[in-house]
Amino acid sequence: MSAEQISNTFQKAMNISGSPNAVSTSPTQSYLSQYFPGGNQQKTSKALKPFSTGDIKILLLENVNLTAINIFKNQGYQVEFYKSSLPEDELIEKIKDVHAIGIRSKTKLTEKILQHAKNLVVIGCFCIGTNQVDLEYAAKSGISVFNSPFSNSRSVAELVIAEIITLARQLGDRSIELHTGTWNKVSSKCWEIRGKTLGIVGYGHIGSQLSVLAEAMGMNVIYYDVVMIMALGNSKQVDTLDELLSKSDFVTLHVPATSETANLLSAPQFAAMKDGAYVINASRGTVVDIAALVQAMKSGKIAGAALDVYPNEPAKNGENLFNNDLNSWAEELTSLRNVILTPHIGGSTEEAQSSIGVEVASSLTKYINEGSSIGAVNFPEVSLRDLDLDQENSVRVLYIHQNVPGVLKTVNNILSNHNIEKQFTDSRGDVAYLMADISQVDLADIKSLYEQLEQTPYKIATRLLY
Ligand SMILES: NC(=O)c1ccc[n+]([C@@H]2O[C@H](COP(=O)([O-])OP(=O)(O)OC[C@H]3O[C@@H](n4cnc5c(N)ncnc54)[C@H](O)[C@@H]3O)[C@@H](O)[C@H]2O)c1
Ligand SMILES: O=C(O)[C@H](O)COP(=O)(O)O
Repeated sequence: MSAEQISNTFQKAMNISGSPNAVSTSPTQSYLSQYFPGGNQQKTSKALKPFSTGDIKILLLENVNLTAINIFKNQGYQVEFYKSSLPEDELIEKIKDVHAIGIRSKTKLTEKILQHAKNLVVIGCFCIGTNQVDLEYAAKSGISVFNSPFSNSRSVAELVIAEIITLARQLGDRSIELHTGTWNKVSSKCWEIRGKTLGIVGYGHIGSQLSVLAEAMGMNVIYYDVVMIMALGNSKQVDTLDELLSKSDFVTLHVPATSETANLLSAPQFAAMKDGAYVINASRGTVVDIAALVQAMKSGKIAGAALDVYPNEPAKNGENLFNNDLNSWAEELTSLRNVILTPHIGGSTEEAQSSIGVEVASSLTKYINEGSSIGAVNFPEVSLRDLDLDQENSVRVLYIHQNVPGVLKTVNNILSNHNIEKQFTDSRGDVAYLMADISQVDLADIKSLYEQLEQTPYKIATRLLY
């Protein structure tokens, strides 16, 4: 449903009933409203209240792009916006009330925090990574999570290209020296990148795009990935990480943060690399053992490194990365030469942020207004054509439940009092999601329909759109 359709339908509802929230309008007039008591099944018996888009509350943190704010405001949602992430206690207070939250990579949405999210139905990660969210707990609580899988990939790939040349030519050091007036014209250990080998660990959206750019500059590209992936250009997949490490002049990491990738590069891996190789990490701070990297650089084994991500990153601009006992390597790292440190800016370009804003805000809007979970990262992907608002007394049933036998029989028994126009259901792990458009529903019966569905065993959350 478009925003225009929604606002038109609300307008119609307002004209009829004087309130867009009123349920007891003429049964012959269909309008869009929602029974939407809160998405989290752990919380019981909240007061039922149908509401309009104007009742939807969205909390946006971490300077989510204006494009997203505009999309939400055009829907009539209430938007609360913060430039940074919030301290845990403040986040817990704020999340209690909202239906949707938009974050980037800093905000940790743990089980502890999500337990307080009484009304939350959807989380938008306005970035690629979703490791900051407890995806499983969210799904089991009926909260779907969306991200932007590739809108900033090009920005990261371009940053890495810049870093390869910067490291090869020691540009960071020359610039720092001349900022203090020191003229230091050297060619020793400064290289062209033409003909050098770039080893890409993780050949996904970013790794594969980087591969094309690097080849265009005359580099040989090899890559290692846990799955077999088609090589672009003349690049070649290698069988093991060790093979990649032993052959690469530059090693760059583009894997997600998982238990398998924690400290993927540590002392043994640095030892396996070529003498004088370079390391680049713009993936996640957990992937490189920075203390071991410092030692490998001090010994001369590694000639330079570029880090964009760290194990413990500050919550907002102006804070000191090194004011953290966990970053004990900080002093030694910053005293080394040919080290580029950037504050997690891989995806921070105007182009990427604007397109992420549109993409994620659109996914959230579609989920809130229509129930479509296409593109969700933790949830069964379910969608139907638009609910036919011209068909009298149509209701879209959105029913999230535990994935156990017998649920559909119970639910369809309840729906069978009406005409089921369309139905689609899918499951993912322990969670299943049913979407059904039913007609011939007397609007006076909607509350009872909602309550019957809510009382079914194995229910996680119910919403009715009408
Ligand atoms: N610095 C930034 O600002 C920035 C911006 C965007 C993305 N990222 C991060 O970059 C990483 C990669 O992003 P992407 O979009 O290319 O992801 P992607 O999912 O498209 O690709 C990741 C690849 O890594 C592979 N992989 C997973 N585990 C592996 C392992 N143990 N060894 C080797 N390969 C493995 C996967 O098979 C996949 O091909 C993510 O962690 C993301 O969060 C950082
Ligand atoms: O996961 C991502 O897309 C990157 O790490 C960028 O995160 P950010 O939006 O917090 O800069």
